[in-house]
Amino acid sequence: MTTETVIKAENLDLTFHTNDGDVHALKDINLDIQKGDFVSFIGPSGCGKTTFLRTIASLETPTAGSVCVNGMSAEEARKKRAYGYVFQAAGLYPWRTIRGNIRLPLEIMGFPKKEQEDHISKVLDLVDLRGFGKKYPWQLSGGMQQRASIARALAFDAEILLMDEPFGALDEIVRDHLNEQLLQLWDRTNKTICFVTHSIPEAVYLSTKIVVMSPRPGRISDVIESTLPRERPLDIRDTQEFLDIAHRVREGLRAGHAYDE
Ligand SMILES: Nc1ncnc2c1ncn2[C@@H]1O[C@H](COP(=O)(O)OP(=O)(O)OP(=O)(O)O)[C@@H](O)[C@H]1O
Repeated sequence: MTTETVIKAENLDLTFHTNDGDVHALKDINLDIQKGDFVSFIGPSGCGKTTFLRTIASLETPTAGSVCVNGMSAEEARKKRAYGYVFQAAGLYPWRTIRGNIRLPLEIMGFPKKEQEDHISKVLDLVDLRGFGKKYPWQLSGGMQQRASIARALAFDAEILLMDEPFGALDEIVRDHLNEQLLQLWDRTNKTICFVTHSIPEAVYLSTKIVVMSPRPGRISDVIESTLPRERPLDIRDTQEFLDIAHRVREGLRAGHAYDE
């Protein structure tokens, strides 16, 4: 099988200059992400997960080193709409219906009307929200709102999906369900997904590659290639293989903390 690198970070360093002094958020980040990978970033609060995602999306500028997306600079890739971004909060506009919210990026990008409606119907199907397009966000549960926000990020068919702790605020049962749905969606669309999480089981369940980060300054302490099969029923979490990977993630997180002391 041939692999194609879609995101490449080389010697990436990022320092924020603030009134209280410098914050060294990312140090020496080197990472290759292949097309179709599902990559989770896990690490303690403040280790730079969001900053790294925002750098891939060209919302932050590295102090040194580079990030390439689809062979372009992150900035060029942003202009070409190479990715959809899903935030921790669904961030839907309350005065727009679900269809209206998903239509917004398509309007901004100047898609013809007919195409807009076709895209909206397609992504509503993908996230299992057919029939809810005319509802307003407040008429949907938190999990459904988060699915609508994923649909909005998918609407213009970007190949890369950047997701910053999209299910962090949801209860465990809803989160399990959304994890299953997200895996199915990934399998059907073959998108490349970068996913930030604090949850070890979530990272292990979803990912083909788990990037463990450690804080001050944010570095990669381990990259784990998952050996789990692509098809993953929820009860795979009870298998020894799953527990072994989770153990390695935990060890990576511990090692990062020890460095701190
Ligand atoms: N715009 C900014 N200006 C100054 N410092 C910042 C800025 N954004 C982030 N930081 C700092 O950079 C470090 C990394 O932050 P970041 O939000 O990327 O971490 P994180 O791993 O995503 O944390 P969390 O898990 O809590 O979301 C933190 O120390 C944070 O305070």
